[in-house]
Amino acid sequence: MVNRTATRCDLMLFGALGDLAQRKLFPALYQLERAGLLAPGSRILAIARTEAGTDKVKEQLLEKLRKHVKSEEFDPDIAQAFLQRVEYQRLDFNDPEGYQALRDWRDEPDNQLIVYMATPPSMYGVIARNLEATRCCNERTRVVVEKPIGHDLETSRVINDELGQVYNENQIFRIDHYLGKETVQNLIALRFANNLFASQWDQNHISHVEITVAESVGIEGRWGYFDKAGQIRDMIQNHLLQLLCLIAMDPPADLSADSIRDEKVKVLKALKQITPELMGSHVVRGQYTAGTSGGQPVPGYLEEEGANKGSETETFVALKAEIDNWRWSGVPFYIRTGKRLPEKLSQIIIHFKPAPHYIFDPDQKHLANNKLIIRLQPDEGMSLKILTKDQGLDKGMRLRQGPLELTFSETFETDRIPDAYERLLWEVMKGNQYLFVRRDEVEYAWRWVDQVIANWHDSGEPPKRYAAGTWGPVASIAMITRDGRSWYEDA
Ligand SMILES: NC(=O)C1=CN([C@@H]2O[C@H](COP(=O)(O)OP(=O)(O)OC[C@H]3O[C@@H](n4cnc5c(N)ncnc54)[C@H](OP(=O)(O)O)[C@@H]3O)[C@@H](O)[C@H]2O)C=CC1
Ligand SMILES: O=C1O[C@H](COP(=O)(O)O)[C@@H](O)[C@H](O)[C@H]1O
Repeated sequence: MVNRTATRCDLMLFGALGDLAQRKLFPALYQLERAGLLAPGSRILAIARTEAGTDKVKEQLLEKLRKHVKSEEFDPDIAQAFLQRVEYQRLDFNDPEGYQALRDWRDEPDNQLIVYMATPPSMYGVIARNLEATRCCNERTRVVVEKPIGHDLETSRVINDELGQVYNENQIFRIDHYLGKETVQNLIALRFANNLFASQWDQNHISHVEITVAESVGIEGRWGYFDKAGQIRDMIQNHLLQLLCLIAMDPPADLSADSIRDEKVKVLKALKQITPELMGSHVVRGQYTAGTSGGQPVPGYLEEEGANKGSETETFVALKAEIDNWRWSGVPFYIRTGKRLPEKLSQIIIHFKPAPHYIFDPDQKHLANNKLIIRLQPDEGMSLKILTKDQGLDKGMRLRQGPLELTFSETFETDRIPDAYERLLWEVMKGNQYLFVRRDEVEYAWRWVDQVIANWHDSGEPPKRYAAGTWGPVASIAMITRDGRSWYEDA
């Protein structure tokens, strides 16, 4: 049952001066304030290691809000009202003594407590244990943790065990911010509210699926983190596999968190192993070299600030994933994601099979399959490419492919689409877990990704180079072309 109201809460934000908190979390909380969704009396304790007073931190927060909130959405009065809720506490997360100050801050211990760990994952266990030892949390506490949960299956289990020693699974909200994106949630509505699609969603009607998550940015000064992760851990293990699950899962019995998560887990379990023999045909990894972005020259990955010149970390991955189950047997899911690609673009293309018997001009046969294009960002919406007769007396029965178009901002006159973190924070406040990832999902995703990484290491093959501003190594085009297909390009 969906709970539509949030009660007054105390939010402890660990890592409050870090990049995620300043760039995403505080702006999202500001937007909740602006929308009137922060219950009266809700308070925020910003916690970090820097020595500073609350006033100084608030000044810094105000400056960051001005920077990261669109100017037309920034209202100084709302910002002030929001900052009234904030206090700052200096703390070294490893110092058990320091947690007494957090306990003291909890003047109404019956208020809902939300603990947001915007910290390196290695801190999750320490923070959880110290909060428990100081009796800051109880069985009603909700704890929010960021991806990546671990570096592989083994380390993710350690982190999950540490959290599990203090919290029950129904208290843990594992963030995958893609699940908070408007169009990602729309995948559930699209698939299960429209019988038109629900009845066509299988290997009888779909030939293949493409998922592209392209970024134009590089690693944005995050070498220390990114070089250890690479694109497969940073994006495929979480965001891309979540998208694949939402496209491929069977209908859940209802909208409850566990019904949805049970179905996603079944997909992850059914992912076919990419064995060493399949690596050549199913996986391409790349690393960008110097090139251009938005018309400006940009350095290659190995020239980024702090770079280790010998790094073989991948910044691009293309994969052909297959799902060994009744619904998807024989339907490849081509997935690609990379940094420094020509544009920021996330989209899913469902390629439907052609009609069983073709009666039109043989030269146009290549046109004869419907496509559903789901645009996650930018320009959120959907487009269904359908075939019609070309207009005009001289055209006979020549075919033309045209779109049935649904652009959310235009069709529904939506004035703004909330950022993923706004929605996710709001769902945490209401206690809804359906947009968060359950432990077994994280672990099955790691299990699949780990074997691909192990095969890379065994092969000793370096990533293929691609110039910044291009669509990745040519091998990723060859991967799909070998199957007689191509990556979708809007004509
Ligand atoms: N930034 C992003 O866009 C995204 C981040 N994430 C995840 O979010 C989490 C936070 O990332 P991000 O904000 O980028 O990281 P940052 O390093 O910018 O922030 C982490 C914060 O934690 C603080 N911290 C670390 N150790 C301690 C300690 N022992 N005691 C007190 N403070 C400590 C750091 O303080 P100090 O500065 O003093 O070291 C820093 O303020 C990570 O798990 C990351 O993987 C996930 C998706 C996107
Ligand atoms: O989690 C991450 O996501 C961002 C991309 O997110 P988006 O919402 O801008 O599409 C990515 O840049 C970052 O490396 C990764 O950690």
